[in-house]
Amino acid sequence: MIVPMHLSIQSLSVISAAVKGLRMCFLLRIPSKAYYFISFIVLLIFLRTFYRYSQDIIRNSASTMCFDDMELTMEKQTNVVEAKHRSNKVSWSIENLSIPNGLIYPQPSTQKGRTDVNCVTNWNVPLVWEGTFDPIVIDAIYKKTNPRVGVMIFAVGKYTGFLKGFLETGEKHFLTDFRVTYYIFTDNEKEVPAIALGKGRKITVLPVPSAKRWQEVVFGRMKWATITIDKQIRNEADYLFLMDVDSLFHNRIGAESFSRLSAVLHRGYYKNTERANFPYERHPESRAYIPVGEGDYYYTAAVLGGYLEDIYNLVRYCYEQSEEDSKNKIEAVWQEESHLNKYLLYNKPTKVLSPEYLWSDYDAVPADIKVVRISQLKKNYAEVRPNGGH
Ligand SMILES: CC(=O)N[C@H]1[C@@H](OP(=O)(O)OP(=O)(O)OC[C@H]2O[C@@H](n3ccc(=O)[nH]c3=O)[C@H](O)[C@@H]2O)O[C@H](CO)[C@H](O)[C@@H]1O
Ligand SMILES: [Mn+2]
Repeated sequence: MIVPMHLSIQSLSVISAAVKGLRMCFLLRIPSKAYYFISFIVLLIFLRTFYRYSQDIIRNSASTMCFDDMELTMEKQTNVVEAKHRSNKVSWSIENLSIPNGLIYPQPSTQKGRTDVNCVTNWNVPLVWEGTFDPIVIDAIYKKTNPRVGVMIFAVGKYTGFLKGFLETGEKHFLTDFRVTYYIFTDNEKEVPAIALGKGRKITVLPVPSAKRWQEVVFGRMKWATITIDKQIRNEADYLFLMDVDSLFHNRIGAESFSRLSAVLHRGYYKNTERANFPYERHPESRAYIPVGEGDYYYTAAVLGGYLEDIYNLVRYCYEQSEEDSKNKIEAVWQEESHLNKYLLYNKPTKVLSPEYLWSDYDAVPADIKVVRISQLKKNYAEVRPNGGH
C-alpha cells in the first residue's frame, strides 16, 4: 500500500499554520468571535484533509487488489504466445476510410461478388481474392496517408541472382503509386543490380554475413529484421513487408494487401487439407509445436506484411523462439515458417491474403486463382543453396 506522502505533508503544514494562528489569537486575547471563526476553519481543513487521505488509501488498496488479480489471471494463462520483448510503441495506422470527393468507380453491390470462395475468416476479417475489392477505392483510401512502405528481402549467396527480376517486376506491379524502399540484406553488395526505380522509390543495401546452410539464412531473416528495425527501419517506414526474393511479380499488388497484420495462405494447403495434415511443427519439444486438432490455415513465410510495430513483434517472436529451440538443439520442421504459423494461430492476422499473393511456377493455376500476383520461380536447389537440399 502506498501512503500519499505529498498530500499528508502539505495538509499537515496547513493545519499546523492554522493551529499556530489559533494559539496567537488565544495568547493575544483576540475577541471570541474571531477565535470561533478560526477554530471553525481549522476544523474544516482538518476534515477535508482526513477525507482526501482516506479516499487515497481506499484507491490505493483497490488498485493493489486489481494488480494482484491481474497477476493471478496472467499466471493462469500459461500459453500466451507473444514476443518476450514486445514493442509497446504505437504503430502508424490508417486513420479513417475517407476518399477524395468526385472519385469515379463502379457501384458496389450487396448481391454480387465472389461466391466460389470464402471471403471472410471465422474471426471476421477479410480473406482477399480478386473480385473482393475495387483497386481504385482501396488505393485512394490508403494513398491519402502516403505511407512509407519498406520491403525486406534477403539475397545471400547465389540468391543475388534473383534480385534483378524481383526488382524490375516489382517496379511494374508492386504498390506502384506508393513510396517504397527495398531493404536488401546481402553478403555481396556488388551483386545488387542497378535498376531504374519509380518516383519515391529507393533501394537500401544492408550487409549480412554469408551462410554455410540455407537454414541459417531463413532463420537469420527474423534475427536481422529484428535488429535492423530497431536500428534503422523504425525511423524510415510505416508499413513493412518481408518477402522471398526468388519470385516475380506478374500482376497488381496494391493497398488491398494493407492491414495491421496481413498473412498469405500457402498455395499447397489452402483448399483440401485437413488441419491435422498441415505441416506444422508436431514435436512438443519445439517452441513451434502446434497440437493436432488446432489450427486455422497454413501460412507461407514468403510474403508477409503489416504495420511496422506489428511486424516487429512477429519477427522478434520468431527470432526469440528459434533461439530457444536452437539452445535445445531443435530446428523446427519448416524453420521460421513453423514459428510464424504458431504466432499467427494465437495472434490472428487482421487480413488473410489468398494464394494469388504467392503462387508457384511449379504448380498449374486452378480456377479459383483468377490472378497470380507473385509467383515463386522454379529453381535448381542444388545450384542456388549453399548446402543444396529441398
Ligand atoms: C513458398 C514458401 O513457403 N517458401 C518458404 C519455404 O521454402 P523456399 O524454397 O521458398 O525457400 P527459399 O530457398 O526461397 O528461401 C527463402 C528465402 O531466403 C533467402 N535465401 C535463402 C537461402 C539462401 O542461401 N540465400 C537466401 O538469400 C531468399 O530470400 C529466399 O527467397 O521454406 C523456407 C523455410 O524453410 C521459407 O520459409 C520460405 O519462405
Ligand atoms: Mn522461396
